[in-house]
Amino acid sequence: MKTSKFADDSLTLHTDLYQINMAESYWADGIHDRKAVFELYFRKLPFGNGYAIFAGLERMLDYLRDFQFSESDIAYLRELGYKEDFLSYLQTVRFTGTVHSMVEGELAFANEPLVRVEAPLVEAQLIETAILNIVNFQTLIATKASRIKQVTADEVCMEFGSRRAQEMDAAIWGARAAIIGGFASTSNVRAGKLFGIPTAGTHAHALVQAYKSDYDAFHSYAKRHKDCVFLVDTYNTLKSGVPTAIQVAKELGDKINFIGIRLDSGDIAFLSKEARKMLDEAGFPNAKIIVSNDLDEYTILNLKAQGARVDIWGIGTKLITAYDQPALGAVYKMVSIENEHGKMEDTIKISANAEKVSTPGLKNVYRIIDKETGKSEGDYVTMADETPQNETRIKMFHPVHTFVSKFVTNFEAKNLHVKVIDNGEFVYESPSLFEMQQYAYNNLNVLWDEYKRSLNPEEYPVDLSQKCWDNKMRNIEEARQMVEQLEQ
Ligand SMILES: Nc1ncnc2c1ncn2[C@@H]1O[C@H](COP(=O)(O)OP(=O)(O)OP(=O)(O)O)[C@@H](O)[C@H]1O
Ligand SMILES: O=P(O)(O)OC[C@H]1O[C@H](OP(=O)(O)OP(=O)(O)O)[C@H](O)[C@@H]1O
Ligand SMILES: O=C(O)c1cccnc1
Repeated sequence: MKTSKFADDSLTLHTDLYQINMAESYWADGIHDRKAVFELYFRKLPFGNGYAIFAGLERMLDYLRDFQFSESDIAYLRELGYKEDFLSYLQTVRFTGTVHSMVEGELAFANEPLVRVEAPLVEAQLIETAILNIVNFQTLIATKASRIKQVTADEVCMEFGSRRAQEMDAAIWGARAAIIGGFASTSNVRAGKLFGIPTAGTHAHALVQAYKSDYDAFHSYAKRHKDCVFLVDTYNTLKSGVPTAIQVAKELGDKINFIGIRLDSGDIAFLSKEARKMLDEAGFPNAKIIVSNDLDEYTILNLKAQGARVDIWGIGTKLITAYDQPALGAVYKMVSIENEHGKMEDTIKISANAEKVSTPGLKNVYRIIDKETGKSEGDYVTMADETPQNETRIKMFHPVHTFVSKFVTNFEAKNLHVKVIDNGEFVYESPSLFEMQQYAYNNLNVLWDEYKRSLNPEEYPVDLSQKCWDNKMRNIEEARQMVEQLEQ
């Protein structure tokens, strides 16, 4: 088989150059093996949505399992000028840390740890770029897909985005994320092969153009394909496309499974209503109307308000490119590091913007679910040694506006982190993508509706425990004193 000029034998160099440069400093100073804790989180929900759907764990684990500089990686680093002693060391590096993570399909919110990495400093540092890359993209697309699903409700959504995705990797990993967010299928055949997800599709205008008539194209398609969806808008939707689809379906009867038609241009509300009438009158009340053409949650909501008669939505560009917000800004910050005496010390990143000040220390995050309503009261970030699941009453307060607080009783505290790697041992088995989808769906039932509306949702509380808050204040004060001493 022909090999691609761009095939690579490792993903380990999928990192920013500065990570390798920092790794070299750590190694040269002998601090590379100090234990460090990093957390991955975002500060703002994407699309103005009320929640995000966490995705990307399975690929992250795959990447970490294979984390090892290949010979060609080392040869390339040699070309860049790195010295032999450091290169020999890099050849020995593997991922040996412990990772806790949300599982895919978990609801995630701003300023809570999605992933927590405890590892020798050099390892935790080198993996930053790749794991942010994976989680940022897949979480973004799963969230966009979920937003779209919120408006399409029980109607089926098909993912059609490959041709418009930001290159090939984005097409397939985006297709995967779309399934987690609630989509039923992808048009990308490689995504189907790699992830075992359903592939589905219709046909393009080219087919009709090639046969020069709707009639010949539909007949020809039906010769080789039992399941038929005919694209009806190449010449004239209501005068040619729909009547011809009906004619061919009648002529072929049981020889085909006439699933329906696809509309891809014009006034979708009007055309879908007219097409529905024509299909019903012709005796095809079960024929589906599939639509596509630059759709997203806004156009779909609007089309529904106009009474569009659509059974299946085909969605490409605006989903796969996260058109209205092309990046999720998750960051990866150090929260604790071992000192020269072998003791863990918390670290903080100060910012003039209160919301950007990191929350130091090894932490957990819990979802506090009211036992009576079954609904979530908010997420609760604690220090790792706290056990809210054993408490009967907790105080939750806003991490910035601390005067906003509440006491909660009669709750279940669900730990949102699962240990996925234990000292280099991979201990987590990913469920299937449809299990992840179902998990996301079940999680959404725990949210009050006001957090789920696509426009101006209420802000879901992500609160700190008292201990976490006190620790943060202590760290801020220490940082302040350190700067003051420097100023003197
Ligand atoms: N009834 C409708 N209300 C609101 N938006 C609609 C309606 N019908 C279609 N749209 C959306 O309008 C957008 C633009 O459609 P437009 O009419 O420009 O393209 P088109 O008819 O597909 O033309 P072309 O033949 O060039 O593809 C698309 O995003 C489409 O989904
Ligand atoms: O509109 P999107 O949400 O991005 O969905 C994918 C689009 O890709 C196809 O169009 P294209 O014009 O590329 O090819 P076609 O000839 O099959 O219509 C398809 O008809 C959809 O309109
Ligand atoms: O199968 C389809 O109808 C399809 C696939 C990709 C893009 N647009 C449509």
